[in-house]
Amino acid sequence: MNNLILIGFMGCGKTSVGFQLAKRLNFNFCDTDQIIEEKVKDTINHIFEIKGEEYFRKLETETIKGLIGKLNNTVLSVGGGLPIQTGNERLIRELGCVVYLKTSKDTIMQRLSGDTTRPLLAGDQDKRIEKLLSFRAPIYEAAAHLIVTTDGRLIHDIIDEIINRTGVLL
Ligand SMILES: Nc1ncnc2c1ncn2[C@@H]1O[C@H](COP(=O)(O)OP(=O)(O)OP(=O)(O)O)[C@@H](O)[C@H]1O
Ligand SMILES: O=C(O)C1=C[C@@H](O)[C@@H](O)[C@H](O)C1
Ligand SMILES: [Mg+2]
Repeated sequence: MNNLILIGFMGCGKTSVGFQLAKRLNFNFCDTDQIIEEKVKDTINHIFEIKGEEYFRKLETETIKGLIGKLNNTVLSVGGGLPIQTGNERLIRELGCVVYLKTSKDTIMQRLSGDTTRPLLAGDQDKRIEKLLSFRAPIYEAAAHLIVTTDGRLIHDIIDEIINRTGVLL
């Protein structure tokens, strides 16, 4: 098994870093949000709106369970809330080396300003990010084999650190 699993808060860069990291390593890339959208042929926003968060969390757990034993040479980026559900942190650690893209509230706010594709941040985005991030940050840290900070850093620099520290090319 040779997989990298990217976790972290919305806007930390899991999808953008993951896609480019996979290209650089000549690995496959997948993203649980994209797998779910393809599977149910709907957007995350619309799934939340019509079926609610609990239903979406079940889809996430089903998706991650379905990947066990099936991934190799893959960078997998997982939805921001997936590692928060009890039991999922064990499943992602089974899949590969878990990398937490640690990002401050201020950076997340800058990156997601004006973005309406994240249903959990609708309304007072600032307060929601603060509350969710302070609850989730210790869970991300505990789930991770490796923590890489992303504030003020270019994507290629983050990718270099992940490659150097995981020794994934060796
Ligand atoms: N290191 C970075 N420097 C500057 N901008 C970045 C960086 N990483 C990501 N971004 C930008 O931040 C935004 C959010 O990134 P991305 O969609 O990759 O986050 P995510 O972790 O996948 O979020 P989600 O959990 O909601 O899927 C994008 O516009 C992306 O281009
Ligand atoms: O942090 C979260 O709970 C979420 C993050 C996104 O990746 C999506 O999975 C969805 O918008 C929920
Ligand atoms: Mg993403």
